Amino acid sequence: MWCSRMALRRLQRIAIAPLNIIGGLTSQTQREMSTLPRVYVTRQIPPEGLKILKESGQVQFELWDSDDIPVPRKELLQKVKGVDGLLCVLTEKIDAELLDAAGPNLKVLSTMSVGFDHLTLEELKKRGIRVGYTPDVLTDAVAELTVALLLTTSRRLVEATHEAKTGGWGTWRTLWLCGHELANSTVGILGLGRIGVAIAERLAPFKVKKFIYTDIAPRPELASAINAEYVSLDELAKQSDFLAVCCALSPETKEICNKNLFSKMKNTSIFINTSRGGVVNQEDLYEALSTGQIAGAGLDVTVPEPLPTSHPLFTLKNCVILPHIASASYTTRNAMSSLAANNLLLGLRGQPMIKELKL
Ligand SMILES: O=C(O)C(=O)CO
Repeated sequence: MWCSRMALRRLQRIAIAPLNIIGGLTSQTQREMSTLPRVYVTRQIPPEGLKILKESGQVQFELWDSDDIPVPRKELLQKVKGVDGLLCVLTEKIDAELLDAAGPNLKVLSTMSVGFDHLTLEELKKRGIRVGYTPDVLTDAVAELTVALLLTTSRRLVEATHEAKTGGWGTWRTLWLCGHELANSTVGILGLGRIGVAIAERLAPFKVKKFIYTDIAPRPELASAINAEYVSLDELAKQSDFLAVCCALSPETKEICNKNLFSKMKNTSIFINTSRGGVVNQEDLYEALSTGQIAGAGLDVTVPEPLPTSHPLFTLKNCVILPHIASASYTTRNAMSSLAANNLLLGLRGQPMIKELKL
C-alpha cells in the first residue's frame, strides 16, 4: 500500500513532464505512466493552463516548447500519432490529414481560441472527436482593443505620432490631421454576438447616435441590450459611419466585405476588423482606401498572418494594421489557456466540457 502511494506521487510528479523526458524512470512507474492518456500541446501555452495540465496527474503530455515559431507541420504530423487528446492554437490547421495522422485514439481536441475556422468540423464530427474552445473569457479584451483600434484609426493617431516624431509638426493648423468622431455617429456591427455587444457597450458613452447590425437573422435578445436596429447588409454599409466586423469566418462570410460593400459605404466611413482576415477581400479594401471610397481601416487580422511587410496595405496612411492582438492581455491569455486545459481534461474524462462546440 505504502509503496503504491509513493509510486502514485512519483507518477503525479512525472506526469507534468514532457514525454520526451520520460526516459530513466523505474519500469514500474513507466508502466503506470503509460496508462495515462497521451496529449500533444502544439504551443507553449500561458502558465495558468500549463499548470492545470501539469498538476492534473491525469495526462502525460508533450508540448512544442516555443511561443515564437509554430510547430512545423511535418513535426506536428509525427507528434500527434496515437495521441488521445490535442490542445492547439489557431495557427494549426486541424484537417483530415492531421486527424488521419493522429489515428483512432484521438477523442478530444481543445483549441485555445474562440474562432474555429482552423478546424475542419465535418472531419472531427465524422470521427466522433469532441471539440472544446474558449469563448467569453476574451470578450472584454477583444472589445477593448476594438475600441482602441477604432479611435486610433478614426483620429489618425499613428500618422499623428509619426508627424510629431519626424518633424512634420509645424504650427497648429486648422484642418491638419482631422479625423472623424464618434459623437452623433451611426455604428454598424457586422455579426452581432457577445463581442459585438461588448464593443457597443463601450462605444455608447462616446455619445453614439445609433447602433445598427446585420446577421443571418435578427438577434433581439442581444440587440435589445444595446438598443441596436437590425438592417440588411446593404443598409449597414450605407448608414454606418463606423463599421465593425465581428462575425466568424465561414463559407458564408468569406470575403463578405468586398467591392460591393465598400462601394456602398460613405467616403467618411471607418472600417474596423478584429474578427478574421478572411472576411475581407483585401484587394477591394486597398482599392476603397486608396481611392478615398472610405476614409480609413483598422485591421487586427489579415490574410495571410503575418501580412508580408511588402503588402500594399502597409503603404497606406489611412490603414492601421495590428498583428492579431485583440485578445492579448495577460489576464485573458491565461484565462484562455486555463479554459483550454480544463476543456481538454474534462473531455478526456468523458465529462461535459466547460465550453464545447456542438458538432
Ligand atoms: O481566439 C481567437 O479566435 C483569436 O482570434 C485570438 O484571440
